[in-house]
Amino acid sequence: MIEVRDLTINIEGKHITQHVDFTIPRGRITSLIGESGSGKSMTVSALLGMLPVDAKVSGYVMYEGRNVLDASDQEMESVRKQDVFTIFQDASNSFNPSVKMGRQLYAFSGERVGDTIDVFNEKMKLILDQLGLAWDVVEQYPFQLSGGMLQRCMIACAFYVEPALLIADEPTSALDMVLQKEFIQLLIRLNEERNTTILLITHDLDIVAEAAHEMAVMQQGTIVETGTVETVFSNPHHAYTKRLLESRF
Ligand SMILES: Nc1ncnc2c1ncn2[C@@H]1O[C@H](COP(=O)(O)OP(=O)(O)OP(=O)(O)O)[C@@H](O)[C@H]1O
Repeated sequence: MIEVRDLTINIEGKHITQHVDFTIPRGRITSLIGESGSGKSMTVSALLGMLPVDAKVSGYVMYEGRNVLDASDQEMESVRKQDVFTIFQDASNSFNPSVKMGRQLYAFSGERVGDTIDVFNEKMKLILDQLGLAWDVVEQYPFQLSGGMLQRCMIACAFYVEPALLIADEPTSALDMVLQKEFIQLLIRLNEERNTTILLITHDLDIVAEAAHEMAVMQQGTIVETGTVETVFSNPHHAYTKRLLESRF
């Protein structure tokens, strides 16, 4: 679905990524894993056409047969709006604290796909119910909900929108272990029930093991290993991947 080839990003003479190569196959959960500062978020910014203005970028990010690095800002905005749904580490930053959740959930989902409020109410009620959330969250303000609840609300919107690609950038880093597990189960459900392609960015191998089908390991701006999770876990080739796996126990 998305092929990243030879992606090199340079900011103020510093290599942020170099010759990055990996694929996000349709209908699969692909994890981009690496330590802090290895270039995961910058790679995602390149995919979304949201690199800092002073970034120099070369290579290819092929999506639907074209290189999105050549797309105009307008074209990328339309791809972001129509095809991609993004969930970040801290959902509270995604919501306006002074607006009730109902209006914001509508903006993230029903309004985005052109549904009326009535259609949204009916459809979202069902989704919240399926995800174990009560409908009365729509009457609450974001600060009245926990981080875990807010992340669930975000994923409820993803269930609603059924995006071509869901990007989850460290979505569980701010959650405790129980909520982490619950959130990962919801991601897996989204993939299995709606066949949603997911790019999961994390530094946590346990999450990769639980959720992902494919993985790409990033170190200091380069991809050092790619493969199915099964293959990489059972037979890692690169010294960094081996170290990562050893540190898991
Ligand atoms: N706006 C920016 N301008 C210049 N350099 C930046 C900018 N944002 C990030 N960097 C640098 O790019 C490198 C890669 O950062 P990036 O955020 O992509 O790493 P990451 O793997 O996502 O880390 P983390 O897991 O901590 O989010 C780091 O050295 C960082 O300091």
